[in-house]
Amino acid sequence: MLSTTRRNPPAATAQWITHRQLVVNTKDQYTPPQHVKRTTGQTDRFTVCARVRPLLPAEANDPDMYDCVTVHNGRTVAVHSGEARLMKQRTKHTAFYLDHVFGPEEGTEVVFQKAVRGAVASSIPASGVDPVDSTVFLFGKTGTGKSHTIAGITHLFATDIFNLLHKTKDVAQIGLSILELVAGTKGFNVSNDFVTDLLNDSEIVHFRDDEHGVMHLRGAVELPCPNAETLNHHIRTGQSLRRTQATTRNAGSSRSHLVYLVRIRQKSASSEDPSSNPILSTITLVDLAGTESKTDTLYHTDKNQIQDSASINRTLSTLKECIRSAAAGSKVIPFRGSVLTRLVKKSFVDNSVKTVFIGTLSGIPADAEQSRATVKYMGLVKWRLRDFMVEQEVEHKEEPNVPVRKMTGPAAKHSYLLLKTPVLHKERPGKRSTGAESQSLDG
Ligand SMILES: Nc1ncnc2c1ncn2[C@@H]1O[C@H](COP(=O)(O)OP(=O)(O)OP(=O)(O)O)[C@@H](O)[C@H]1O
Repeated sequence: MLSTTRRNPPAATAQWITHRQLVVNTKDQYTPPQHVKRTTGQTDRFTVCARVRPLLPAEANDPDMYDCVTVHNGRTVAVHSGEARLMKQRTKHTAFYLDHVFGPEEGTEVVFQKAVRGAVASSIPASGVDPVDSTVFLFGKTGTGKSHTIAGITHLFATDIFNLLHKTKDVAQIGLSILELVAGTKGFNVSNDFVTDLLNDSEIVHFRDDEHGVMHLRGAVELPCPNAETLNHHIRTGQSLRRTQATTRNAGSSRSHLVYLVRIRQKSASSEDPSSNPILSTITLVDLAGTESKTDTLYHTDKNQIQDSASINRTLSTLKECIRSAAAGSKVIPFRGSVLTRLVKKSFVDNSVKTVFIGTLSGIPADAEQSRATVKYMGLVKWRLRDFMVEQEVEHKEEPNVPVRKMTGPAAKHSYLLLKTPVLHKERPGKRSTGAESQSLDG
């Protein structure tokens, strides 16, 4: 019969280290590798950028908070995180090389000038050049600054488009529709979200593609915008009517995707209905609702909030699926999987459309994984993964000599801030170590 000796739990002194101490010390010394060769992505059809928001006052005042994102040379963004496995501590640094990266100190004017203006300008009729459609996506985790960025962009856009149109104002006119994509039920293979027109008493909009692939919106009005003030006014009205709700991450979290359709049409003095004049080009601005992690949705209390979150995440995963398929060069892009992807289908299937992806990131450590995911998915639309992402894991051998400290306040809620580094006594002769000791220290 096998005899089992009951082992006493090993005496141990636990030293504690926070991710803050682990990451802050190493991220400043980190320099992104320079060996990335851009063998793909020569196309100028897509522009991929990231904008990092500053820490908000409540975050900056938290003594355990730190910024885990760094920006290098305006083109590279790195996300840093730390982890401890048993006796080892590691830091992970993921660098992404993009078209533009905007740091926390850069204003929305810089984002507009460097990332958006070029695409918008290509939709303006100019002598000798046919205008093309353009689309701008704001993509990122909840609370990372999509609505903040689009509010600034639309404001600048409203003035700038009339400056750009200056020479052609006698031949072109502008019309605006603002569509909101609201959570519906989950269909069999297509989500049944519905589209409403915010500038038409939130009437339901039906849309159909004709045999030429042109999308027609039934139930949506297109408001004529003869000048910047009118365009700005309608945009602000739409933004004020959007569905928002307080969540644990954002007091004014958007619970829907918002699509601004700016149509540039041929001007005709004789036409009674200007919204039926031929379309020269369409500028689409898409402010996506934010992705939410499991932790974010944990605190949703009412049924609608849970349904909205499920729908938002479902739509975003279809969008990611479309990006993945386009990246793989697939002929079948599953844009029919969601209402949003049907609306923006042209960006994936028409090579002439100029598309800008702006990924918004926050530097808070709880968002590190989602920040990586945001940039990774956007980048895939243009480059192969190895051409724009480099990941480094650094193992720190020396034991940290930091005092034991107890976490309180909001930081304690997030396990990401707290690591234990157990230091075990040496094994005594005759006793067999199973490794269970080190795990028991986690309790
Ligand atoms: N670049 C920035 N500079 C200063 N404050 C910012 C910036 N970006 C975002 N913020 C602030 O961060 C908070 C959250 O931003 P915002 O509501 O735009 O996030 P979001 O990504 O649209 O979130 P959700 O997906 O939940 O709607 C707001 O208080 C906003 O003012």
